[in-house]
This record gives sequence, C-alpha cells and structure tokens, in this order.
Amino acid sequence: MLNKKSVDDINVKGKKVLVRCDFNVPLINGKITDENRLVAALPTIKKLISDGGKIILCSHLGKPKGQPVPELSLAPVAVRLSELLGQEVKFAADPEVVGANAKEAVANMKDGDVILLENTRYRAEETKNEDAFSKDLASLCDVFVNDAFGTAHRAHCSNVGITKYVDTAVVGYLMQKEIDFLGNAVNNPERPFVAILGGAKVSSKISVIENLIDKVDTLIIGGGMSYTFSKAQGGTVGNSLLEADYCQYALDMLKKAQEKGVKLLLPVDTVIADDFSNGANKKVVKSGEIPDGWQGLDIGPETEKIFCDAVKDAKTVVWNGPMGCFEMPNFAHGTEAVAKALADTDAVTIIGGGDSAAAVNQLGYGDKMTHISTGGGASLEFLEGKELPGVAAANDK
Ligand SMILES: Nc1ncnc2c1ncn2[C@@H]1O[C@H](COP(=O)(O)OP(=O)(O)OP(=O)(O)O)[C@@H](O)[C@H]1O
Ligand SMILES: O=C(O)[C@H](O)COP(=O)(O)O
Repeated sequence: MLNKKSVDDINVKGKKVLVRCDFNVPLINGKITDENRLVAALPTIKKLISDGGKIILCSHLGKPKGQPVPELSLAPVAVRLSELLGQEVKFAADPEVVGANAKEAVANMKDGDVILLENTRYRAEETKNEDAFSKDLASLCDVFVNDAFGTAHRAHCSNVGITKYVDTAVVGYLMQKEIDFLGNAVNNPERPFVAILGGAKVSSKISVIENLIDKVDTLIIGGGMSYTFSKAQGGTVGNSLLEADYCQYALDMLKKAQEKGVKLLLPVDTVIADDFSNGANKKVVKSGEIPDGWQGLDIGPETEKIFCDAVKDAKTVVWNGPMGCFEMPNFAHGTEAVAKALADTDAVTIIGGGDSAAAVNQLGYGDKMTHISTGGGASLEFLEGKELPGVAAANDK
C-alpha cells in the first residue's frame, strides 16, 4: 500500500484545491482521440466536488516548450470533461497559466465549482522545476492534490516544485490505484508471475529487464527487441531492428536467467516482410533465419502458442510493449494473440501504459484486463524499480 496521505485524509470543504492531473491526451484537429486519462481522473474530481471544495485542475499537454501554442491548449479537455462530469468545467484561458484571468476565475469560484487552468507547459519554468511558477501555482490554492500518475516520473513545478510552497500535498485515487496495482504485481505477486516485454528497443527496456529478472518466474521477450537476442545467439536477422551494441548484454541476460532459474522465452518463429509496410509480402520463418532484404515485424504462430501457454497458468502477468508492428493490421496478430490470452486467463493482468495500453484498447480487450496503467514512461520507470519524484513529493502518512 502507498504510504502517502490521500484525498481521504483531508477536509476540503470551502477550500481551494489544486489538482494536478495528466490530461496529456492525443488530439487530432482539436478532437480527443483517447479519453482514458480523462475518465481515470473522474473519481478524485467527483470526491472533491462532493466534499465541497473549489477544484482547480491543471495539466500539461504535449511539448509547447515554454510558450503558448494554440494547438496545445487544454480548452478541448475542459469541454469533454464537462460532459463526462455532467457539470461545467470552466476553462481559465490564460497564456501565463496563473495570470490575471486565472486569478479572477479562481476568485469567483463557489464551493463545488471546477475550473481547468491552461497547459502548464506554456510556462518555461514548468519543466525546469523553477520556483517562480511553483509559487504562482501554490498561491492559487489551500491544498494540493497530485493525481497525475502519467507524469509522476517528471520533477516539474506542477507536480513536485509546488509541494515546497503548500502545507498539504496529498495524492488522488488514480495515483493510489496505479501504485497499488503496479506495486503489488511487482513486489508482492501471486505466483507464477510472468512478465511480457516487447516494443522496439532493448536499450529502452534494460532496466526493466534487470529489475524484473530478479522477481519473475517467466520472462517473455517479443517484439523488435527480440532480434537483438536472436542475433546475439548467432542467428541472421536481415533488416530487422537490431541494436548490435546490446548483443553481449542479451547474452548476459540469458545467462542470468539460467542461473536464477527464470524461464526466459524468446520467439521461435517470426513473420517477416520484404518492406516496412502493411502491404508488404510476408512469410513465416524460424527465428534467426531471416534472409537479407527481409525484416521481422511480428512473432510467428508457434511463438504465439508458446507465449500464450505460458500465460495460461500464471497468477500475475505484467505486459509492456507490443509483440510486433501492431499499428499495421497485417502484423498485429501476435500482439492480438497475447492480448487475447491475457483476457482469457484468470491471472491478475497489468498493462504498462503507452503502446501496450493503446494496443489492448484498440484491439477491444481493454475491459478484460485487471488494470491498464495511464502512465507510459511513468509505468516503465516504476517497473524499473525507480522512485517516482511525483509520488515521493506528497506528504507521508
Ligand atoms: N518487430 C518490430 N519491428 C519494428 N518495430 C516494432 C517491432 N515490434 C514492435 N515494434 C514497434 O515498437 C513500438 C513500441 O515500442 P515501445 O518500446 O515504445 O513500446 P511501449 O513500451 O509499449 O511504449 P511506451 O514507450 O509508449 O510505453 C511500436 O510502435 C511497434 O510498432
Ligand atoms: O504521456 C506521458 O507519458 C506523460 O504525460 C508525460 O509526458 P512527457 O513525456 O511529455 O513528459
């Protein structure tokens, strides 16, 4: 359990409560294309409304690099949040985020009102965690609530710096839920505990592999990163993703797994293509036998079977990173097979955010998983065993 004070430990009646959320959602032409992060923020907001607080929401969106970028305004989020909450979320349009407009909007709030500030990254200090903006944010509120799990791996003004200038800094329900699920899965798993890692690069998952290899019973490695293992074992990988500098590392991990009695499963076959496109010619070959001019873009059918069997009897499964280029339908089969296996198992299934969460939701298995993290980088750093600054900064119980 997370040992931080939460919204259940404070009385916000009549108080101004600044709530840091992660509303960094994908926007296409001003339309939100994935609203999971908005929906996930609702329980905390509703609790604070019903307790009679004056709720001031804030978040970053994209990377405007310290200046107002109209396409990265949070205005569309206020509109959608109003619909989801069934109550107006007033947007405090303000290029300075905490300028005259925002201050006036806050001054006019009544108990139970909700407003949303402009994109915190319109301010250059935000990502440098510089005091001026932390103080500005703190000046708006009596109490600070951090519910932005997706941003917890960053130490910025709106989630870390501000805690120096408020007396009360607690976490929200989403933060609690994320840490409880991910923390329990990794540190106190019901066994067998299986971790499935995929995605593009070994280099971005090294610390995760190193942390998890000490904890899991079975480690499954698929996706683009598996070709580095295949090459390291003497195979040919054609034009597949390869990080030649990591071949020795791959061999070290195989040895470590063996010494620890951890089952490390790698693909035995792979779907290869003669071009990086959905319409490319494709065929299935054994792993390590990819001819020149071809590249591996998905796990093969034999591998699917082995990976899915490994999940069947698991009690806890953590999955981070797709098994192939799932964005191209012709190479999504392996990722879909694993998603389905997770949907069918009785195990506790935890999906580390980012692309894996997108894949599971896109394939329609979202509601079959125990927990889908709203954090991409944050869940990865958590799985690496790192302390997240956004969590550490809240008041201890
Ligand atoms: N065999 C492959 N060849 C090339 N790219 C691949 C292959 N397998 C997976 N990928 C790509 O890897 C990408 C995801 O990798 P990444 O390491 O970012 O995963 P993730 O950890 O789920 O995402 P995030 O970092 O957002 O949390 C996808 O875009 C996918 O197309
Ligand atoms: O989407 C995310 O992973 C978080 O919102 C953090 O965003 P960032 O990578 O731009 O800091």
